[in-house]
Amino acid sequence: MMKSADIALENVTLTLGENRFNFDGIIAGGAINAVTGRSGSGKTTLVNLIAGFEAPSTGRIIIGDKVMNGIHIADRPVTLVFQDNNLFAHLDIFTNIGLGIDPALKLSPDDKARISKALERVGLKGFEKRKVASLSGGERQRAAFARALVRNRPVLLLDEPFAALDPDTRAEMGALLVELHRETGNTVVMVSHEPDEMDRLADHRLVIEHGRFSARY
Ligand SMILES: Nc1ncnc2c1ncn2[C@@H]1O[C@H](COP(=O)(O)OP(=O)(O)OP(=O)(O)O)[C@@H](O)[C@H]1O
Repeated sequence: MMKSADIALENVTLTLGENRFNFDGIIAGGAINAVTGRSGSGKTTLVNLIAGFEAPSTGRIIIGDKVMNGIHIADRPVTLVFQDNNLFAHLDIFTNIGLGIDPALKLSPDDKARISKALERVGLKGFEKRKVASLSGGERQRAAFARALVRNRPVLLLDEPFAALDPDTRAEMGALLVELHRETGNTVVMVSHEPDEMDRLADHRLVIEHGRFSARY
């Protein structure tokens, strides 16, 4: 089991257009944290700051015991699953997941075995050569989870990952998320609009209002 990594946001500020953000607080390590708040409140911006797609104007972001400011996206201890699942549509599933291990696709036999195992794990055994474009929404989300699995980073960021899925698939993916979380003890930050889903999956809730944390429980 990997070490649980708290995510500390120390007076992190950022301005995007007319919107000012100021995040100050700790996201619990080794737990599933649901991030909620009205549309436009800053949920995706928070995820982008942690991932490194946005840089704070002031303040520090610390994951575990490492300051993330100035650290490139690829070198942060995070992996992401988004609603549109950021897979390359024209590439096959195996290649997409391989890119999660090494962007240059220099894969060892052990890496290849891990990819096959991850695919089996998410119910996509035999899908190696299928192009992403030919998969259903649920299958793509499974593939995105398989990639998160092989990357095995201490922090998993999910931005409304199940939004496009039907209720059954959604429930299945939620269960898979919890299973993977229990195995690895990773820190999960999940943006969700679904109160039932948060009750079922999350250990903590983090509410954002107007670019700030307004409640944590
Ligand atoms: N690059 C940008 N330039 C200007 N404004 C931006 C930029 N990125 C985000 N915003 C604005 O910042 C606010 C917060 O956006 P964000 O995507 O974080 O909200 P959200 O809580 O994730 O919303 P939703 O639930 O609708 O996805 C929004 O008003 C958005 O339009």
